[in-house]
Amino acid sequence: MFDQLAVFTPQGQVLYQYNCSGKRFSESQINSFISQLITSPVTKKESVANANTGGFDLNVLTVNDEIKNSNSFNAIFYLNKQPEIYFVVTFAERTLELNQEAQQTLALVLKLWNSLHLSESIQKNIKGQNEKNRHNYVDVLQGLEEDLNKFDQYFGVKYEESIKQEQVDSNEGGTNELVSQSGNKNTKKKLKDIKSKKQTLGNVGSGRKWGRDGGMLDEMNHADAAKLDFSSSNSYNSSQVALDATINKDSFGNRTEGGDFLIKEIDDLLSSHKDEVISENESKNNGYMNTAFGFLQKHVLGNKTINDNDLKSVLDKLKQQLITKNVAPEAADYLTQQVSRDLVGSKTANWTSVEITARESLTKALTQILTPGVSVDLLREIQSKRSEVDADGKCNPYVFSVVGVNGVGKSTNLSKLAFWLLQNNFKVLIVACDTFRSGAVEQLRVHVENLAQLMDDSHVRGSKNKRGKSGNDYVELFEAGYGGSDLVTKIAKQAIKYAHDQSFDIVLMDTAGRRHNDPTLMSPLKSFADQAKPDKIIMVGEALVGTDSVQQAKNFNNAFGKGRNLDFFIISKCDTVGEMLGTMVNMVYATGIPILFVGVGQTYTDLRTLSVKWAVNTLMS
Ligand SMILES: Nc1nc2c(ncn2[C@@H]2O[C@H](COP(=O)(O)OP(=O)(O)OP(=O)(O)O)[C@@H](O)[C@H]2O)c(=O)[nH]1
Repeated sequence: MFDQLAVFTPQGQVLYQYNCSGKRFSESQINSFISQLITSPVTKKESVANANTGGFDLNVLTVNDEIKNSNSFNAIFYLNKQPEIYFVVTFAERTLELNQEAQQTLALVLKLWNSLHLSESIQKNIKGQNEKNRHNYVDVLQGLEEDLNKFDQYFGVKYEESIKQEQVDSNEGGTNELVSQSGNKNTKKKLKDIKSKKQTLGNVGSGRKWGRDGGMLDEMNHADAAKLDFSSSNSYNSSQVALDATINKDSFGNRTEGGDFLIKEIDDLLSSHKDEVISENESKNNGYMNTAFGFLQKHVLGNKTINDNDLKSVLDKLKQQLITKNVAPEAADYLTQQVSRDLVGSKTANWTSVEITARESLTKALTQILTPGVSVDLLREIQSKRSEVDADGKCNPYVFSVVGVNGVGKSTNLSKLAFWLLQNNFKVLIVACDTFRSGAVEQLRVHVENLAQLMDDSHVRGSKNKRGKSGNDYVELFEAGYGGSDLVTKIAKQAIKYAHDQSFDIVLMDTAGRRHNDPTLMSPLKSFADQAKPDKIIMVGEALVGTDSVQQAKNFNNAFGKGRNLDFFIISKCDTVGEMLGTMVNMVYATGIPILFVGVGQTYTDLRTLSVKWAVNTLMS
């Protein structure tokens, strides 16, 4: 495992720091680095550019024990030229493994840093283009705290995932043994180090805040992180899962009078601008000041019929605002056109009424895009299918399959979905159709054991039910080991027949993660859908920074051939990034596929539906 990651200026101001080994990246180390590299013109550095460096031109340097109290260390670094910023990963030994890890880490850091446009914002601060503070002084990090926090959280999550992926990759080369049996020793040690650090320091996914001098100020607590992280099959054997910690029923949802269990809407806890979220009533009572649409008052006169000209600058502003929230220009155009259609020709009594009309119109347009409430329709559809009895006097199960790229949270969110369906009194068969990744079946078995215990606390973990399968009467695992794509369709068909014969209401099929831009991996999806004929295909996508999610959504949507599309998205990890809403709007706008749920953490109850009111407030704040 590498030791430290630090991002700093040539003057030694630390902009960001991440610490793997528990040691502090001391000022003297930074000074050694600066002194050796910047002030010593003869320093020999080696340039590296390969598949791990993600197109960035990185350099390797061994920093010698020049300054008192500073040990020698190895560093891989990248110099951003404008503004000058050093991105440095240090590690103790020059081994092949550590070199590779440091290169990949640095490439990840640079990708995330760039996607948040942090260098550009720092440059603006340096040039004095951003707002000055009350002392008329511009700090290079002014106004960037939120983006740096986002960077910190995202880096933590991605780094941990990359280590897990490495473990999976190292197993894939071998047989389909359990991860615990065949794992690469070093990778396992890294995971162990990280896990033990989770106990002492929170976890890698949780963010640490660093002071300018590199000292740790605070830890951002993601108390529930890693609760459902069963990607290491060891978790099954140890069974140390504190089950109570895997659910929080109060926050999950409510039962209606009709008996349906409905998942709660995403609330403003996830909004980084909670304080600015105000109700419509408040806006009516308090006038337009400080409201999300407050900027409209500068541009449109009250008590007149609004025409196109009145609105031009308002709509430009509205579009700009949407784009700053990561909404793609086409989607922003669409939304502003909807607002314009409702406002042009309307007569306003005062500013507030303009604002309310605009808010209502944006709400209407976003309701059309985000279609909240699809989960209620889904429950009706399942109930309707289950009421149709066939010639054998049995009902066909309602079949879901879950697809997505590697590591986005397919198994985790499939299990959350199962928990919701179990709350609605459906009997659920979970099918292990990821026949490629070692440990995938075992990971799913842990979820089934947990769900079985949550439904019946007398369930003994690891015991077989009356049909000799993992699980109990409520939830069961259908598995048939590992193999090629022929096996996947075979398992899917057998599972559906088994569910029909054994009167399961629901079949939930987990599939292997695949890269959306790799045709060889994507093509089996078509025959899978043709043969298994799932009622609903759900893509789990991460609330990523940037536009890759939109491309992922388009590629998955086109993978099932003519006449078959994705049915829903579940957007996972919304708790790890602040401004994910723009990405969601873009995914739905680009494909027309609605979002069923959003994942907001790692417990079985960390699932929410979208709220249009929340969406409007978040986009306009
Ligand atoms: N914070 C957070 N983590 C999540 C969420 N959903 C999933 N995860 C975590 O993401 C990681 C990957 O989840 P998995 O469910 O194993 O992902 P997967 O897509 O099935 O992975 P592969 O089968 O390898 O493709 C795990 O550590 C999960 O706990 C979420 O909504 N929030």
